[in-house]
Amino acid sequence: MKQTVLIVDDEPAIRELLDITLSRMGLATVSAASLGEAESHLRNNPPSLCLTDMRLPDGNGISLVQTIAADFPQVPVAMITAHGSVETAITALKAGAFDFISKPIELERLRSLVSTALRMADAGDAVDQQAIPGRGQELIGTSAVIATLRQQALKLARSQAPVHIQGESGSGKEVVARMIHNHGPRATAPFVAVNCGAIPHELMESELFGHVKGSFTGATRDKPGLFQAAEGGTLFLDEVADLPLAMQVKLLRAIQEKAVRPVGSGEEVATDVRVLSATHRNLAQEVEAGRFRNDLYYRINVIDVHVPPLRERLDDLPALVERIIQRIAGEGDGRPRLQEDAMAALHTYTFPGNVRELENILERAWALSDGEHISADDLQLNVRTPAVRTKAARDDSAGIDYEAALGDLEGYLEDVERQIISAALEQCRWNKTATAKLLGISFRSLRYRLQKLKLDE
Ligand SMILES: Nc1ncnc2c1ncn2[C@@H]1O[C@H](COP(=O)(O)OP(=O)(O)OP(=O)(O)O)[C@@H](O)[C@H]1O
Repeated sequence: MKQTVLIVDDEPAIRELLDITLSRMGLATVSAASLGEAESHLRNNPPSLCLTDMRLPDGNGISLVQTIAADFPQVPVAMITAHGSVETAITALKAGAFDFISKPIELERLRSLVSTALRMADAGDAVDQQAIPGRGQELIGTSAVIATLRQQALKLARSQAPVHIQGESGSGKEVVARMIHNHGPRATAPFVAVNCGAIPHELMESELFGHVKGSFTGATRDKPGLFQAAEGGTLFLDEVADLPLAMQVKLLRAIQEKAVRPVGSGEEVATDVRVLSATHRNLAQEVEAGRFRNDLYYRINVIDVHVPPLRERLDDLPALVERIIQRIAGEGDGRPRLQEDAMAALHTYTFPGNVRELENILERAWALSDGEHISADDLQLNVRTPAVRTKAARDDSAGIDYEAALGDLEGYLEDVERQIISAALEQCRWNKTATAKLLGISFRSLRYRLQKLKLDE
């Protein structure tokens, strides 16, 4: 049987355009010119997809989106917005629309939106998405917050809205992003993750948008960027707050226009990519401080998700420990067990590096253990916590060696810097992202210092 699309618009010309395009795609259509008519169609014969205009004679499209989200959650709904009205698009996405399309309607974009929506409806029709046992189990944890986060991610998987994920380093932001991708209609297309803080500024534009042969020294052939690599799928911009302002403008344009211009090319290339982003910072504060563009903030932060730090959900420890040990020790019989004192010790630890740190602690403990049991000693948690370290450092300040600094202040300061960075690295089990956070510097700055101090070998 043909899938049906409900078209809600009071302009006959738009209804006709949509009807012709969708019929050519082999779909059946029904039209409604008002909210009332749309609601009665929905109740009598729920469609596979609904496309609605914003302004209708008896109300606005947002209320239709809300009704569908509440009463017909299996029906994806997309909003048709006036040209350039980003505000409406964002309101619609927040209200539960899975996507939007602006007027004048580009047929290519309409077709891609409809195909994505129908893939989603297919998956939803077959079974109740959230009832499948094991769904979302890649996000390990038994705490209430993780259960809520899992539900939220499964729900967001059914939308095309940009999602911003905030959380401390190593807390699982990328795991959440992958889950949103894996459970949505883009699951069979690529998931491309990029750490915005790790790309040198001068290469950033070409990395993201690609370049054409001869556009700069070394560009010996055309190279597609990460947007193109993620075509049809998801681009995950990790540490998005580290993007320089000039790149933020270009990213905003790419998201808004759904097109990118490779470096050195005169032409834009259309892209169909869902953008997810993350940062360990508070993005609103970055906007206030003038380091992040307000317009980009609204565009990527349509829906925000917070991943709490591990120390606020220690209930997750047993499940995480089990999964991590299973991974590092393999499936065989030789899997070590965590002794009670070790589990108790983990419950008192603050995990500045979150789940990634837990993985590193367990990997090291496994190597140190007798292979059968992991004891509290094997965990080596007795490294001082940041609070203690700061205080100790303060006490030591009385002991600054003035004499040693004479004649070589730079060398002396480098020694101090080397000691502090080495201690922080050790505390974070050599995780550079966590170390940078602990020291309150950017990942780039840490990398620069490691090179300068020859600590990166
Ligand atoms: N809830 C979880 N279940 C299973 N594994 C997890 C979970 N949270 C984090 N991890 C694991 O911890 C490590 C760090 O997670 P992830 O990369 O998602 O963190 P992040 O917040 O994106 O970190 P960063 O900000 O440093 O990029 C990964 O190996 C990931 O698989």
